[in-house]
Amino acid sequence: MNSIVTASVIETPQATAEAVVRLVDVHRHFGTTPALDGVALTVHKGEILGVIGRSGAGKSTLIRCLNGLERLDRGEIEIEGRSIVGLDEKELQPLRRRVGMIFQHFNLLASRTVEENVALPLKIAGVARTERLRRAHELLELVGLAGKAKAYPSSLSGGQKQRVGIARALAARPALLLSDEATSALDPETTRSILALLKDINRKLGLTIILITHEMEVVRSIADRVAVIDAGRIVEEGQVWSVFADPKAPITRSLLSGSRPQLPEHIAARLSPTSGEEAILSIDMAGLAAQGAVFADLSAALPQSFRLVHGGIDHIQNQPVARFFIAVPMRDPALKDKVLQFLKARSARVEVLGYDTDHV
Ligand SMILES: Nc1ncnc2c1ncn2[C@@H]1O[C@H](COP(=O)(O)OP(=O)(O)OP(=O)(O)O)[C@@H](O)[C@H]1O
Repeated sequence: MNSIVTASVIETPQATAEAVVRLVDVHRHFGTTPALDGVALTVHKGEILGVIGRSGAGKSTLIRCLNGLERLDRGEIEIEGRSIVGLDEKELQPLRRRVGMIFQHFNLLASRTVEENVALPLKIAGVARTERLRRAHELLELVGLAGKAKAYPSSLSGGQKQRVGIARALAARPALLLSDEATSALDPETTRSILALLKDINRKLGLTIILITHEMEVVRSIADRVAVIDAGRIVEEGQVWSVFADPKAPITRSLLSGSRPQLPEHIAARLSPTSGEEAILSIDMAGLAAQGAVFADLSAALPQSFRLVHGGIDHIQNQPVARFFIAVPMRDPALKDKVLQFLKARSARVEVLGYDTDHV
């Protein structure tokens, strides 16, 4: 298969930054179930890594390993260059202060006010009351909840509760924020506002974030890089735009199906694998090739016209990523080969999906 994203269009600022998290050959099995099966991952300072997978893929086990809550069968995990493998509870305490965590169900204490919830990690760390309340107010300002310091969690909306969760996770100035399905319980609009807040904090504080999710839209909106996990293995990894443009693993394609144009079902249903009036082609392009002029050029280069069936151009991490479906008439079978040749020469990935037997 030709690759449509071989030319690196954008630089990765993280490439030279220090590693905040490093996993090497991490294994954790439960009986015969490989929850993590040789996971290797590096997350650099200031980077947002999305880890995506279906239910049971190993995401929670990964989070528990990063927190030191789960022992490894084999492998190495380093946070800020220090191994966390084999540490006892006492030795893990300073590590846990370097790792903030936000949860799907917020995990706030109902009997404590917002400011007390935010200050709690500092209380546990032995920080004096005046200092921890000062820090709590600073963080509530950062997350847009300055007026809610004395409120109780029960009086807050889901989005506000998650903002408190974020403020609490930042209280001890962690190097890493782990987000475990932090927006899964929120409506789409609130999800967008929480993701925008996380991105804002990432930029302002240079905070490294690992986002665990089962939703590609979450990854797409704020992650720099994505790692796809399936049956305990990282099956695909790369910059978000390049994985969206050219997903390789079947699981990645499946997870992306709601986020990329798909051939309309009524057309897919009537495709013949061998013959028909029109060949239906899928075309994936990224970067310069995806900017639109390619179809005008293709038209000009052909003796007969083709039909645009479906598709569009998206922009991910400021990169154009295009996916189109076209119908090429089969009266002259050489036409299809010309189209394939033309598009492949422009770094597009083209597949003949089948032949439309019933186009009117
Ligand atoms: N404590 C445990 N005992 C036995 N099996 C476990 C345990 N924890 C996880 N597993 C198994 O390991 C695999 C990975 O589970 P994990 O919870 O990490 O997946 P996940 O991707 O977080 O799923 P979900 O999105 O549903 O939370 C699953 O098959 C699960 O049943």
